[in-house]
Amino acid sequence: MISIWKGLLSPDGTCEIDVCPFLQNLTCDAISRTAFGNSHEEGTKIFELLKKQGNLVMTARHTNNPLWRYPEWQARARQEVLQVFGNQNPNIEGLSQLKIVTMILYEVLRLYPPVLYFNRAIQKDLKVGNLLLPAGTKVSLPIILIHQDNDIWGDDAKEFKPERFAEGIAKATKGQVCYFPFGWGPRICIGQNFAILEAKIAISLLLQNFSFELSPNYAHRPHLSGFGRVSVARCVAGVKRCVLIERSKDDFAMNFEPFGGYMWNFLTP
Ligand code: HEM
Repeated sequence: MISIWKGLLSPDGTCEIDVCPFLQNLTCDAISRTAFGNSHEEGTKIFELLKKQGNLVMTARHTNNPLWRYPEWQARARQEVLQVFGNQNPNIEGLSQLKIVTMILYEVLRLYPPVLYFNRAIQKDLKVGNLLLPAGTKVSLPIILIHQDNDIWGDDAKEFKPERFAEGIAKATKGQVCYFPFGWGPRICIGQNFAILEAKIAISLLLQNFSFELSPNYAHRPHLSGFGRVSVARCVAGVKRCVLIERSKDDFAMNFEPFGGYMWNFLTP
């Protein structure tokens, strides 16, 4: 990717590109090689189909703009990367010393968790606080809503502020379970260290080779994907303190806050 980008530079050493497809290919390639021993190119068809499927369920738009602070954090991250690695390839010891890069990654995963929510089915009747969840109930944990909740993160919850994580996740969350981009408990993501390591390597290499600025043509419009319209409408309306529970085919909603209000269900439109 780096050599392709270098080939695209004009004589003044700059170029305008959409980095997104390249970065998507990079992550697909990393997992293809690691898990299956082949390149992304060979799996292109499958990845294209997955992308198409993702786009089909894409429904809503989201309009906060945290990117105005990127340049500042980009410079800080580059300084750190150059201090740790110089112009050498990243190595495993150095990667664990990258504090600024880690803070940025945590903040990106807070604002833009790739997994928006996950579901659980209650196996046995369960009491949580004042709430009785009968066996068979399905509940969803809306990672994205919890990650952007003003009551937890403050009025600047939607702003990009990696400094929140300056003293680690436990300090940023005040010990509460309110930051879980990789899930939680026994089924926590098995790929989380892989993903963080991969991102740190990619970011380090990119910062060693390029500097980035937003194109004047860029409009910040990240969208939620994988949500049905009804859920998105609820999300936009800010109905987060609502427990929506689906039992078999009957959907019903209850408005109460025993959980701190964070159960949220995915209802099909
Ligand atoms: C930024 C990247 C990633 C994020 C945000 C992420 C997030 C998650 C989340 C939230 C879950 C829990 C789902 C649930 O509890 O229902 C999960 C599970 C899982 N993830 Fe990841 N993941 C990432 C990367 C990866 C990678 C790179 C791999 C493989 C190398 C991977 C493999 C898995 C597997 C196998 C599970 C299921 C674990 C189980 O159910 O026991 N993930 N991931």
